[in-house]
Amino acid sequence: MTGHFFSSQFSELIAKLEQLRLVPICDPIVQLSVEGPALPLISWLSAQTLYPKIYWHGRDRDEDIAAIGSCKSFYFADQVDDNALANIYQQQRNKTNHQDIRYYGGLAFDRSVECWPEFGRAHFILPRIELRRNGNKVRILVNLNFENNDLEDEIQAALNAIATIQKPQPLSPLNKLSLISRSDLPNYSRWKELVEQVTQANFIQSTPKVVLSRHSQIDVDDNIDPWAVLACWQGRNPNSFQFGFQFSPERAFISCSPERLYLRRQQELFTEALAGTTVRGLNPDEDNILAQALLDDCKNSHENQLVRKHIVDALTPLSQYVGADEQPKIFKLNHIQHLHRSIRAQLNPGVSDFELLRALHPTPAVGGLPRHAALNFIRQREGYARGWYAGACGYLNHHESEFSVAIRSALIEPRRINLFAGAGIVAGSNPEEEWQELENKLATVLSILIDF
Ligand SMILES: C=C(O[C@H]1C=CC=C(C(=O)O)[C@@H]1O)C(=O)O
Ligand SMILES: [Mg+2]
Repeated sequence: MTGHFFSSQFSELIAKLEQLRLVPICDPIVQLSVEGPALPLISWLSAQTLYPKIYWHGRDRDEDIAAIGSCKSFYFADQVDDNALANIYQQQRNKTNHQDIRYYGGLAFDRSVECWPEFGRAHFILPRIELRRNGNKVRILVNLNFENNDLEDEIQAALNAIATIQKPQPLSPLNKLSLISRSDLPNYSRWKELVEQVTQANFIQSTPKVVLSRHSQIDVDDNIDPWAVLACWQGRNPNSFQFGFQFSPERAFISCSPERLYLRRQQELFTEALAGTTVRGLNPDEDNILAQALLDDCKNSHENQLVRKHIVDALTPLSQYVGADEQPKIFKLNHIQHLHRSIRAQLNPGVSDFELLRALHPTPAVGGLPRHAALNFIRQREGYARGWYAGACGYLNHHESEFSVAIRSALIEPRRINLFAGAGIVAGSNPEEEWQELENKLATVLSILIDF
């Protein structure tokens, strides 16, 4: 064990682990919890050596978590249907009555196509060790899985994980990287063709919206700590979800996404339509003029309205009540502002997270309408596999589950940064303006990473 930072917490945890040897264990999944020291969780996570590493900070929440290691993982490299996922999760949930247990992970944007190695089409983790901060209180949680594992082996595995814990270090300073090359897929001329195809009268009549996106592969002169990038990004857009998944040292997916897929508290559901974009002004007056122009703009209103309608329609059969803002509000980020409508629902008894994921993901804020036709277009023409970009990332828990839509995200690899941005193409979309919208969506993260 390194240093004395956690020493009293460690002794307490080790004592609790020892006690497990003495009492009969009733549940296959056991969670131990001790109070921990207040510390910056991203810095702590960056210093750790055990994978996977997971960070999650819900939007507008005074809670964040950092997790390392895995005591059970659900990884789907190949196609997996929603019913299978729902059954697996239901069985898993029945293995313990413990209310605090969370499975962190994500679903790829499109589970019918090949996805990034390690991330898979769906991947959820019951972490070995989780630091959960709520206000200024931190708890250290340790999970054990006795289902198919020998008692002694599992206790030893937990002790080994605890022994790897490193003290938090200050995050490495973010030196700006020098750009070696950048390639965009699709490039502008292909983008123009695609936007023209989608906006053709015949096509748009049956497929009123397709969210087209672009993968920008950026080669740089040095490696960069994804956790230092996420910490900085978080500072620029505090009113976002901030999260990261790193299953191996080679690859980390980080996101600072404004968009909630849903928050479920028991049977109460909170979701939203976030679509329609303009830039921020250079001063408050200009900013308000831009916001008003966004509210008044037909193309952007239509983009948002389609998302609202689809979500309300998708939730109606699952709910006793669905309510949505009639008028959009403005949601401001560092470089851009969006149209936003809140949507609430009271779910029918027994509606599960996987029914919600199936109903909501991908929403027409990242896929399109009708879903099937839009996804087909994207699959066949966009020219790259989105992986977890625009996927659903978050956590599952008995009482409360929350997912964000993984836009404004980056896949960080050695000397390479992969950035993603999409824009809703509807009647009235102009290829050049939509291309500029992609740039605007990348402005914050690019300004953190690259020295222009
Ligand atoms: C698909 C993305 O943004 C979506 C969310 C908000 C606004 C959007 C828009 O105005 O086009 C997009 O629907 C992205 O940032 O990659
Ligand atoms: Mg747009």
